Amino acid sequence: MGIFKKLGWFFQAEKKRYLWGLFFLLMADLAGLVPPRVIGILADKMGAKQLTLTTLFSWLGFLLLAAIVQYLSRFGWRNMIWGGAATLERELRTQLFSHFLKMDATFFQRHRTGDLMAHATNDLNAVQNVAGAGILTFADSILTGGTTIVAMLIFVDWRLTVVALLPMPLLAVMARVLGKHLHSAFSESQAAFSRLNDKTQESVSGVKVIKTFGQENEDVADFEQIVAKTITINKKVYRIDSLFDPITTLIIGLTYAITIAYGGHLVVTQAITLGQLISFVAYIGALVWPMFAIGRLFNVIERGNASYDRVQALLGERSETVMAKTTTKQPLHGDLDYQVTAFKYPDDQRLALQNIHFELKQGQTLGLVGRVGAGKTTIIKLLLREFDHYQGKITIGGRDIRDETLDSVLAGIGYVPQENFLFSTNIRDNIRFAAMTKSQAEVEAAAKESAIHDDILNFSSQYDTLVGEKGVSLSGGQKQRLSIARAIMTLPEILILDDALSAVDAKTETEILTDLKQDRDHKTTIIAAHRLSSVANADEILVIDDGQIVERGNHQQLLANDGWYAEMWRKQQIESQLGGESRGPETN
Ligand SMILES: Nc1ncnc2c1ncn2[C@@H]1O[C@H](COP(=O)(O)OP(=O)(O)OP(=O)(O)O)[C@@H](O)[C@H]1O
Repeated sequence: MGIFKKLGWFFQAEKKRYLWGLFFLLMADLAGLVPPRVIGILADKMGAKQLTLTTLFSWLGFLLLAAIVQYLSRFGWRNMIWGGAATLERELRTQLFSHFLKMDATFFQRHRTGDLMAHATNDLNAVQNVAGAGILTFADSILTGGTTIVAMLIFVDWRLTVVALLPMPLLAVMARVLGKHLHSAFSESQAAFSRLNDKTQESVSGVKVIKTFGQENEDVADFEQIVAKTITINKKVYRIDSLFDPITTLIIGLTYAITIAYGGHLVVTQAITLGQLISFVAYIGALVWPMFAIGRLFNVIERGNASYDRVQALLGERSETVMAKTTTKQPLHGDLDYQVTAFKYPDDQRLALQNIHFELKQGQTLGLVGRVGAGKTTIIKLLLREFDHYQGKITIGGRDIRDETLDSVLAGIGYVPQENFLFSTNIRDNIRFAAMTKSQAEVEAAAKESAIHDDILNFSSQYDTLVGEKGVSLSGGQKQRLSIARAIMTLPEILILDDALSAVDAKTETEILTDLKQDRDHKTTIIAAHRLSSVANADEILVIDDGQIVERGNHQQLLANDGWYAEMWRKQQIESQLGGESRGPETN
């Protein structure tokens, strides 16, 4: 029952709705007491041969009235209580979704997509059920049970009522014992569902790789293993759950046996009439539903309780992004001063970055090069505030980015990541994703600058062509150029291209970089790349190795230095002359 307390904030906020719901429920239950009583009265009148046509029809009229009240009340409580459940669902979904969007990279590193999806679907459904079916079953079993017992006491006989209800406490004992087991079984079951979701999501996303490497059978075997584990855990839930009904049936059987034995004795001794006994048996019949409902109730409640705890644990996680000292959302602009002495990824002992110090005047371009896994993207991640727990300081225009709101830092940055993501919508909206009010002309200008405009015109629906999961598949190079168009659409103070030109040919790369240089005259650009021609015109180039700067200078200085950069440049020049430039040489 703890879940009702945990959801107290919600029931408090929706008090009016639930009070109306309970009122209608009470009306429906009171109307439900009429038929057994009427049947008893009619039976007695029949026995005494006093039943006239007029009395019969007036009682039937009374039954009809009770049926109408019941019909209208049911309509009322359904609207109120199910409506409440829908409101809770909306509330929790919004909370969870906003929470996901606020969280930092560490959170998403800890929780996999499938697990988060399970929280947002299965767990929320279970909690929502508490506010609908749970409340209904709880209130209805108490109201139906309570009013029926009161009717037994008033219309029949208190001694028979007390004796017949003697087995009832067994129900409470059973509910308590089984409820405890159910809670832990449900927690396990929901966690198993999360793992299953994870596996499904990963396999579906990676289906091309699985097939290419002929790993279908292995993946199916892996999947079956997880399914088998999930089923074993769910069977445990069903086993505990299925104990409720037989025990309830036993208790009901006992109640009937006591009623017939003791009630029969009371009829024989003329303490009650036969009609009253018939009414009493009908009332016991009315108690059957609330008794079974208690079993169902525990299922709903314990499932909801376990899920609510899981959702709350997720909502309780705080982003490690440092709280801003300001509330402004204005984009930061000005010179970039990057002074990071040390950074480690969460749960990793190795230093991912060490002594990365550079200054970039507004309007300058920085190149980041180095072998794979050197730390280029990590340098960018700190600037994007994916992680705040580094030693050192990064300032833009003299303002420490950790003192500013995340919005104001990110509003000034246009980022093209290594892995491009397209949303399931048309090309136009994908380009103006961060600036939906931009006109077609502005979208086209950005597309031209990133050399994707001509490709788009070749698609059947041009800018209306659907992309993403449900649309056409774009080539790697097209995706990259579309992502660049998206990033420059907001006219960012700092544009970051993280290996964003690797899939375009050298000629297109030169076109894009020349256009960007012209258009972004007073704006800063950071280019991380494997192909050194991407950074050759940068004001400063940092060669990164093992999280440290191992060479620095402009292109000419680095060539003169005759280190890794110069060697790689010569190698790439030879490769491009041999015709391999279209794929872009690797620097590993
Ligand atoms: N989230 C993470 N948790 C732990 N280690 C990470 C994480 N992301 C990256 N690393 C590690 O940090 C190091 C630097 O990675 P990073 O992605 O910055 O390299 P990079 O130079 O951008 O490589 P590439 O050129 O292949 O993109 C690598 O050893 C990588 O394994």
